[in-house]
Amino acid sequence: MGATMLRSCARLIRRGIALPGQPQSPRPLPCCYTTPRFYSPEVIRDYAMPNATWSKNLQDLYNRYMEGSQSGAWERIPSYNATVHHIKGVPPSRTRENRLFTRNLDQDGVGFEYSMFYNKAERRMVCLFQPGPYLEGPPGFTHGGCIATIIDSTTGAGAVYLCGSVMTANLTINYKNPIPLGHVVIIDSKVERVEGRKVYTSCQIRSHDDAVLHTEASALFIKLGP
Ligand SMILES: CCCCCCCCCCCC(=O)SCCNC(=O)CCNC(=O)[C@H](O)C(C)(C)COP(=O)(O)OP(=O)(O)OC[C@H]1O[C@@H](n2cnc3c(N)ncnc32)[C@H](O)[C@@H]1OP(=O)(O)O
Repeated sequence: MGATMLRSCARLIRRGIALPGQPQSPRPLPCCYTTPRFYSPEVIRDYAMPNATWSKNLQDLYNRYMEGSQSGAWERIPSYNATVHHIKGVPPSRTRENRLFTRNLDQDGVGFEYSMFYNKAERRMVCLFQPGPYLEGPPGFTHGGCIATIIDSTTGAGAVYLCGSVMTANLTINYKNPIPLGHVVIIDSKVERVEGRKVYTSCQIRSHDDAVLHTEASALFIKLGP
């Protein structure tokens, strides 16, 4: 067993996760359940910023969209680990134990690593996504449920930015080519039309170099009352 593998196993054991053939050890409560200061405003972190686990491809794409944001075409969307932090006026204490599904791991790079950019004129929300090793489905590839999650989050954020609060009513996905873990893909979503309370969106996932079409999807969101 290599040193890297040993370190990974030790980390899993420390986190209370059983290895194959080992009994599950009791896992301590995460600090978010016990440490109120985690939620105080001064430690709320924007997870959509680059970190050491970002590959060069992800960093390059991020830089390109940041350049686009200087011209005003694109707006970088901050991302926090609790939905409540996105909503002004809701006291965090009401939902202290809740975490956004896509930001629920304490370790960078192992789960959903992503950053979103919004283009208001084109009604587009783009997500630069690097799936980590804990998102495995088929060996070495991203789980289809994780792909559905990041599509829902991207198209949903686009609908929210255009229309305010929405809920997903329907999500239809065609998986065309698997997404290797660690590979950077671009989730490009668009609000196609709005009919009354219904917000129709479309979405494609392509490889970072545009060479591979991984996924196509459409989603219907329903606008909620105030
Ligand atoms: C910034 C980042 C922050 C962070 C933001 C991150 C974004 C995250 C996005 C994640 C979003 C989620 O995961 S949401 C979680 C998953 N979704 C859910 O749990 C939703 C469960 N379903 C519901 O709560 C409800 O069914 C609703 C809200 C969707 C709709 O109920 P309602 O409000 O009573 O509306 P209702 O009258 O039934 O329907 C309104 C109209 O929509 C049509 N309609 C309703 N459902 C459907 C449907 N599945 N397919 C076709 N059409 C439908 C109806 O025919 C009607 O048309 P007409 O008669 O008017 O023509």
